Amino acid sequence: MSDYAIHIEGLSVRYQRKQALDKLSLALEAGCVHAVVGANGAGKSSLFRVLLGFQTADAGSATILGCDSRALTPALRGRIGFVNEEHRLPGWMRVDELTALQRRQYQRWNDARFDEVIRNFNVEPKQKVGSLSRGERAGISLALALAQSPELLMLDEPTLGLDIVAKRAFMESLMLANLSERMTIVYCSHQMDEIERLADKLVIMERGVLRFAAPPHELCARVQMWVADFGGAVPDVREQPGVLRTTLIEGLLHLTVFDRGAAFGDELRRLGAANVQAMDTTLGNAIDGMLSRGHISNQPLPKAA
Ligand SMILES: Nc1ncnc2c1ncn2[C@@H]1O[C@H](COP(=O)(O)OP(=O)(O)OP(=O)(O)O)[C@@H](O)[C@H]1O
Repeated sequence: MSDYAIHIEGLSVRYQRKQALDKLSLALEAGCVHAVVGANGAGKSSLFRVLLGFQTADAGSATILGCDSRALTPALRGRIGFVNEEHRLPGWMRVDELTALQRRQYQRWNDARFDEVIRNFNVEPKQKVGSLSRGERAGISLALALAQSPELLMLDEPTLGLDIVAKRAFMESLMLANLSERMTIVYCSHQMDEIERLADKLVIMERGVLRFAAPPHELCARVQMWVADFGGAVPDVREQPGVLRTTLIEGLLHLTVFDRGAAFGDELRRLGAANVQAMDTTLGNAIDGMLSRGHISNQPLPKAA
């Protein structure tokens, strides 16, 4: 088998005036947890839809477990688990009926795994799926996907709207399953705590373009926080190379900076800072910085017509 579970080359998706994916190229190693992050509208769900063959790209190609995503066979689909925020399940079926249906469908079905996950959620076998709460539906979606023993598990915002306890149960079930049976997981989330707990590799997308793909510790090593005291006359440093984000807090300028190293302190002094201090960053802050730079809220306002 290839070392890569997913291989994407020059993938583009356009909806009318919006370029959701823009010549995206990316290779995701097998056996790792890949966290895909990006601001709202970065193209994450579009990417998932193309990879799973639910949508056709305008250009480029994607292979998933070695197969062209436009031609996924039922056998190949059986090797891929998918959980998304909607947890769309047939509401008219009972939980035990749905489980039996899935058990028949998947050759590598694992009852013990299903039971292990579902016991974390208050789900009655005779209950109608449509009557389950959002968290319970998330639980059953995950239990079904994991019991399928997939080689590749794709999760698109799976914990959206869950309470803190349901979220924890979901994450623990996922991590436990991944420990005993190392899968390739592609996990798309806006929840930094989940990213920090899970990710072996981080993929940062910005408006359909790949901005960063490497282990999280590499991002933390390349992003630095600086605090500079300009004594009142704070210069506009937003256009300095590497500056991702600036905030003024009680007269001190806080900066998040990419790939500038210790020399950035000299530059701040040259610009007039009396005191500068560098600090390590958390993964959450580093990602926040990366997403801030290209965020729509930082773009100049369109000129009035
Ligand atoms: N069916 C559609 N028709 C028109 N535009 C669309 C359609 N689907 C997505 N888009 C646009 O394409 C861009 C990418 O959307 P997508 O849902 O892939 O982003 P995302 O990263 O998953 O966003 P979020 O984090 O908000 O879920 C967005 O600007 C969105 O408005």
